Amino acid sequence: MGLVEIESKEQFTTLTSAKDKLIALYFHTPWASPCIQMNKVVSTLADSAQNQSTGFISVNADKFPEISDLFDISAVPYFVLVKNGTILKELSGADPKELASALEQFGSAPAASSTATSAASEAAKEPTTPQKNAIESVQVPEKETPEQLNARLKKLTTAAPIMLFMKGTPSAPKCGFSRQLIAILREHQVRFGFFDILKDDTVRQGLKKFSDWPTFPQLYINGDFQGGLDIIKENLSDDDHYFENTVKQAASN
Ligand SMILES: N[C@@H](CCC(=O)N[C@@H](CS)C(=O)NCC(=O)O)C(=O)O
Ligand code: FES
Repeated sequence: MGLVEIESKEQFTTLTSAKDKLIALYFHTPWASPCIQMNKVVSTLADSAQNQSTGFISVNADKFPEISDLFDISAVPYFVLVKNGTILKELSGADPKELASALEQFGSAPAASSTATSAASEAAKEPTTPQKNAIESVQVPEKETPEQLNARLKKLTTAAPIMLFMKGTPSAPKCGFSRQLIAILREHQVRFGFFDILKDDTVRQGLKKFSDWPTFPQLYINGDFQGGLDIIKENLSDDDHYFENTVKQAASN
C-alpha cells in the first residue's frame, strides 16, 4: 500500500485501528536532514514485496504534536511498530538496517529473505553508522584531510536547529551525562537532532578540537556550540526559556 502521509488526526486513528496488521509509524520533520535521507528508505521499504502486509504511516511530528505526544516522541526520525494497539518496538535515529530487520522480525512475511535489508541499504547508499550516513551530503572519504573533517563536522553540527552529540541514542543513552541532558531536553519539550559519537571516533575526537571542548555531551544551536551538561544547566537556571530564546536569537542573526 506504500507510505501514507497523515493529513488528519481522524485519518491516523482509522489507519492505526486496523486489526492484526503490523503498522510502522514513521515520525519525521521536514527540516531534519536525517529524516530527508530516511524518507527514501521508508518509501523503498513500504513498496517492497516483503512488506505488503504492513501499513506504513508517515507523521510530520511538527504538524501533529498531539500524535507525537501519544508516543512520547522528542527526537526524529523515530519509528514505532504497533500491532493491535500494542507497541512492539521503538527505534530512534536513522538506521535503515535496524528498521529493516525490525520489520522482518515483526512482519508476517517469511523471514528468509534479506531483500528488505538490501533495499534499505540501497536507498541509503550503504550506511554502517546511522547518523553519519543519514546526512546525505556528508560523504566520508577513505582518508579524510583535516579540511574535509572540518567540513563534515560543520554539516553535522548544523544538521538540525538543535543538535546533540551524545554517547548512545536518546532512547538508550550510554552515559549518565548524556542521559541527563536528554532528560532536560525532553522536560523542556525541545526537538533536536542527535549524533551518537560512540559510532564514529573521528567525529568524537574531531569535535573536541572543533568546539575546543574536551567532553560529551555537546549541544549546538544553529551550528553554535553551547556547552556540555553543566553549562546547559547553568544557562537554564539563568533563563528558563534559554532554548527557545537561543534558537530565535541565532535564527535572526
Ligand atoms: N561535566 C561534564 C560532564 C561530561 C564528561 O565529563 N564527559 C566525559 C565522560 S562521558 C567525556 O566525554 N570524556 C571524553 C570522551 O569520552 O571522549 C559536562 O558538563 O558535560
Ligand atoms: S562514559 Fe563514563 S562517564 Fe560517560
